[in-house]
Amino acid sequence: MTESLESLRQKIDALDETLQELLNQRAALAHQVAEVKLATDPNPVFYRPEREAQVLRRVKERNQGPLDGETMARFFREIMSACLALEQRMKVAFLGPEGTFTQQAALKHFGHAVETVPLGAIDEVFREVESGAANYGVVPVENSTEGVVNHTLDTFMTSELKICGEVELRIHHHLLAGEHTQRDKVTRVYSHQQTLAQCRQWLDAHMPGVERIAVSSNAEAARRLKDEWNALAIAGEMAEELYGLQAVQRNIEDRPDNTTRFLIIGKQDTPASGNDKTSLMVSGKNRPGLLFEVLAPFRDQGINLTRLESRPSRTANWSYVFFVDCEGHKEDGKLETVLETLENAGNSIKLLGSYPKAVL
Ligand SMILES: O=C(O)C(=O)C[C@]1(C(=O)O)C=C[C@@H](O)C=C1
Repeated sequence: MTESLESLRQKIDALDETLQELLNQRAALAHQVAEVKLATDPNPVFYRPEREAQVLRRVKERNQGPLDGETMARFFREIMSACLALEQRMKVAFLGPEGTFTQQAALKHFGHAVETVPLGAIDEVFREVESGAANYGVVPVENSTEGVVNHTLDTFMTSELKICGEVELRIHHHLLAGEHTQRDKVTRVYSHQQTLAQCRQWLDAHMPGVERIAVSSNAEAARRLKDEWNALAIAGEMAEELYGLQAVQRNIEDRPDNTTRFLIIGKQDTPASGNDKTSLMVSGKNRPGLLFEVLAPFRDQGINLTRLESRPSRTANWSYVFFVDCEGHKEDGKLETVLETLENAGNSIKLLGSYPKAVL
C-alpha cells in the first residue's frame, strides 16, 4: 500500500526541521570564519571566489538526484550568498539600469543576498569599484552572436582592477508591449544596439517596416513604453517584470544558443581553484610576425587559448594590444614560463587576473 499523504508530509516536516538546523549551523561556521579572517588579516577579504567555485563544483560532482546538479548548485549558491552576507554585506555595481542582463548575471554569480547598484556606463562601474564605493563590479565582455564588448576591453587598458570571476548567461529576448500600446499601430521598436543585432533576422522577417531605435539598454527600452502607444521594446524577462509589460512574442533571438559572458571585477588577486582561466593584455612593437610570436609560447607549453582579441592601443596609430584568455592560473608553472618568454622578447604584459571558470 502507498504511504498516506499525512505520513509523507510528516516526514517532510521532520526533514525541513533538520535542514533548517543544519543551515543555521553552517551560517554559524561562516560567522566564525569571518572572525578568523578579521583576527589574522589587517585587510580581511571575505568573498573568496576560488573557495565558492570549489564548493559548487563539489556539490555538482557528488549529486545523486533526483534533483539535478544545476538545481542543487543554485541552492548552494544562495546558501553561500546568505552566509557571506553574515560576514559582510556586499555591494555589487553593475551596468544598469535595474532589470538589465548584467544585473541578472550579478545575481546569478553572487546570489541574492548582495546589494546590486545600477550605474549608467561601463567605466562608471570600474570607477565605483576603484573608489571602494562598491566591493565588486559586473560588466559584459562578449556575446556569442555579436562578439566582443569593446568598451569593457578598452577600460581595462587604464584600470588597475583585477578580474576575479566570470559568469555566462543564456540570453533570451522578448518582444514586449506596454499597457498603452496599440499593437496594430506600432511604428518603432526600441532596444539596445546589440540586442537589435541579435534579433536582426527575426525583425527583417516579421517587422520589416518598423523603425529600429537603439537606446542605452534593454531596460531603458522597456521603461520608455510607459509613455508611448505606438512602440514596442525588446528586452529580457527581468525588465518585462520590472516594468509590468506583456510579451507579444518570446525568444526572438536569431540564435537559440545566444549567450553573453560577463566579468566580475574587484581589487583582489584570486588563488587557484583547480580549474581556472587567466586573462592578460600583451602589446609589442609592431613588426612582422608579432602575433605569431605572442601565440607561440602558449602553443609550446600546451596551453589552450579560449579567446583572442586585438584592439587599437590608443597610444599610437596602427599599434595594437592583444587580449588573451587562456586556461590555467598565473601561478601554474607553464603559464609562468609563457609570461617570462613574452616579457623576455620585449613585449609588455598586463595581467588582468586569474579566476575560476564559471561553474553555474
Ligand atoms: O570559506 C570562506 O572563506 C567563507 O567565508 C565561507 C563561505 C561559505 O559560505 O562557504 C562564504 C563566503 C566566501 O565567499 C566563501 C565561502
